[in-house]
Amino acid sequence: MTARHAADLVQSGMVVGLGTGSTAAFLVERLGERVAEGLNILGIPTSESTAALARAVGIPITTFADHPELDIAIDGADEVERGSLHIIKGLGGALLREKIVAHAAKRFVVMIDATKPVDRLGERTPVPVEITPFGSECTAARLQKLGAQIIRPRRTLAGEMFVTDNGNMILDCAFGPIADVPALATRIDGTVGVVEHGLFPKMATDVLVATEREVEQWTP
Ligand SMILES: O=C[C@H](O)[C@H](O)[C@H](O)COP(=O)(O)O
Repeated sequence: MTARHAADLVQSGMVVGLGTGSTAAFLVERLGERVAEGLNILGIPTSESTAALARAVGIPITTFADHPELDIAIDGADEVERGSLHIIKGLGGALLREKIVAHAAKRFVVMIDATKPVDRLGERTPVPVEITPFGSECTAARLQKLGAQIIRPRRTLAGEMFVTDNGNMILDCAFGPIADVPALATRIDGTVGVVEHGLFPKMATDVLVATEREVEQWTP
């Protein structure tokens, strides 16, 4: 439902950031239908899986070299804090490219269902942190000093180490409810060995929330 609503925000001529995850997949499929009906857009995917889906449904792909600024980026999320609209993303492992795409977009639209809003960010979801495999044990120790109570290296369903599209690994860091999201984001940013993390403070311009009967639109 949110995907259809979000797809309606896209107009011909736009360069569109295409998110990753199950919700974003619905969006990409809907945009593919609209492209088949004549919508003229270019997409920048946030993962290899989204790139493959975009190609399969006929959305033309572009690059930052040709289009460094996007008109809109649309993506899912793992948690959204009511009021502040701070977000956790990255349980699908695509947070680095998602953040780069979101930062490059004039408008960043996030689609969630009613299970994702929380009163305090971090109350249910760990913060995924993408780190270099080299020195991962040292990086994990530094993150623990920042207050992460539990740190789990992300694994695949087959039990192997999860490798991101960028060749890195993910540490899922449970901080519990986070009192000051921008401050924690800054401290993780300053941690040697960290490539990027899943805290997206004050980045969404619109959050579309699917409730039982309608789609609510939250703005900062
Ligand atoms: O890395 C994955 C992304 O941040 C997803 O947008 C996020 O995990 C939400 O995914 P889903 O729509 O499948 O719940």
